[in-house]
Amino acid sequence: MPHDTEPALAIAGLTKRFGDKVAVDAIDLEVPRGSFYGLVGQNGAGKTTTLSMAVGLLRPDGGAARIFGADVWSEPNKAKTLVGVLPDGLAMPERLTGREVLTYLGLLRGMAKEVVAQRADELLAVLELDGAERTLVIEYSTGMRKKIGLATALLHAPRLLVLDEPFEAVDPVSAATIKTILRGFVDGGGSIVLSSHVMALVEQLCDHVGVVDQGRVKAAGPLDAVRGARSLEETFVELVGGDRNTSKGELSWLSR
Ligand SMILES: Nc1ncnc2c1ncn2[C@@H]1O[C@H](COP(=O)(O)OP(=O)(O)OP(=O)(O)O)[C@@H](O)[C@H]1O
Repeated sequence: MPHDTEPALAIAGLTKRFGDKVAVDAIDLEVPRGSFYGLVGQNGAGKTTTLSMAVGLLRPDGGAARIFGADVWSEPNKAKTLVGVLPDGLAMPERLTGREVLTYLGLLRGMAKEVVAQRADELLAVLELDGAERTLVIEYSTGMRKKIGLATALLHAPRLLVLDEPFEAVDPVSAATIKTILRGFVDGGGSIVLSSHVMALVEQLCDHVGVVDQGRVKAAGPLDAVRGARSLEETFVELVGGDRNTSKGELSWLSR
């Protein structure tokens, strides 16, 4: 069992370059166990790259990531048992139905057939994917793909969920269901880190936040400590440089 005092996720000095571009620049982050952690940043800030390296989907150029103390590269089996991942642009077996995807991944993870069947039933019902039992993943809408991706992340009852934009393209009713599932997961002792562009959502759900800008951490910690007396949106815009916003003189040709 992982050591009781280790954080759910500890990232130290993670770095990734794509050609000349430093996408993630020696990032340190700690997701305390039991926390609901929101990672925010502009398009291209480095959130997906960081999370992909943190769960062992992308090999870093430097640094390390530990899940409840298990190093994702030197102890991948241990780390991967403890984490459920919803990656960005999830690659799925497209010619399977949602149930077949869950069955396939459950059995691949060594879960008992009956347990997979029962959990798949519940997940498909709760996420309202049971109506799409006969639909192949290739025919799924973007929101449905997010939901089946979330189901695959939850299936083995991990202790940490790492979710890249879990609410993107999801309708409000499904979003409310997902929020309830995620809150229940944290209330039951689980830990979550999710990325999002929606500050209101992060404020509503998360108790910790990390602000990433141009591959670096600008601020991180408990939500109230990061935002102070302001809204997270105000804090975010100030931290990542309001001066990069469109100035009045630009796009003047749009005015009549
Ligand atoms: N496979 C890749 N090859 C080249 N550059 C990449 C690759 N993946 C990411 N990048 C670059 O790395 C930087 C960080 O990208 P990343 O996808 O991590 O940002 P993000 O914060 O998740 O953005 P978004 O909010 O738009 O999803 C960007 O400049 C991006 O163009």
